[in-house]
Amino acid sequence: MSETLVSINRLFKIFGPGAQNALAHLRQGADPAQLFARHNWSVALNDISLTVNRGEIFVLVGLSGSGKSTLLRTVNRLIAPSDGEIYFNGAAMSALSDAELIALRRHDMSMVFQSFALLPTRTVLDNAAFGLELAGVDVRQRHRQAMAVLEQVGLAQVARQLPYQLSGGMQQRVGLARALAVNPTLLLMDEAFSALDPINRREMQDLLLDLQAQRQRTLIFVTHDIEEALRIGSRIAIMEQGKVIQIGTAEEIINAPANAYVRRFFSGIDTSRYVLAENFAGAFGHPATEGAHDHTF
Ligand SMILES: Nc1ncnc2c1ncn2[C@@H]1O[C@H](COP(=O)(O)OP(=O)(O)OP(=O)(O)O)[C@@H](O)[C@H]1O
Repeated sequence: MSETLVSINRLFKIFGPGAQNALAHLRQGADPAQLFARHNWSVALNDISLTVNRGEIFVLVGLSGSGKSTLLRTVNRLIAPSDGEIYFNGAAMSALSDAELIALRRHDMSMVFQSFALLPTRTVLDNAAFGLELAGVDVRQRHRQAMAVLEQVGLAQVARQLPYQLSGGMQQRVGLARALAVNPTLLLMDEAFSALDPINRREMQDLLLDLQAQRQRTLIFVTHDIEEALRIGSRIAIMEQGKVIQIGTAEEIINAPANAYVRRFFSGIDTSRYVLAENFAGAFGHPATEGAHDHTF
């Protein structure tokens, strides 16, 4: 039986003035497009409930504007929801004080961004150690921990270099190392590999799966690339216009897409390898991806 780490319960997020009024309209069945046209209310999350289990890579996938990033950012409360609740380790996020939230983000929930967000004047080692520095870990200890993680991601050789001396793929490894160094309970990754070229992107996906095979972490991973989702996701949630349309393993979604929107994601890609790979490798194994191409929509 899987153990729940994150539980999202009837979550709404509406951007724009007077979100509470928008909620009342939504509950009476108003069309979000009309609410935007009439009141400039943007319904980013529209009644979302789901759970993320310990040890899984939970992927959020959907078209641009479907609400993926907003949902990810409500998990660590960089964005406060308009309504609903998120439970982390059984505790309601809305009940945390600002200080508790900051501590939680530093110790329990790390985030990796598309833009790498490295500090340009600090070495790779100090960048990897930055989360530990914020968490108050002393310099020798944080360098020891950061070095161990740099070894895991294959960057020990460049620990004394500055970020600009590295390729984009290597810079994103530093971003990942920084997130992993604090040994978080939950890793939030927002289009983390989307700025990389296809080869580096594939390498980062492989690295993530290798790290996961060594030690299962819990990840929520946002992407708009369905092949990336199929390749790395233990389970995938497909989002459309602020709603979760379907949740399942790659195989479940491929075998029984919930609607035409979901089916559209698979047009032009060879889904058979993901179904077969799932049978061979199990939830955390490497899918066979020989000849797979990037399919971004
Ligand atoms: N700060 C904001 N103010 C107003 N509207 C916003 C804000 N942030 C997001 N939105 C709107 O909320 C909706 C969901 O946006 P979100 O960025 O979560 O989608 P996404 O699926 O992550 O898209 P992308 O792949 O383009 O990043 C969009 O309609 C967007 O315009």
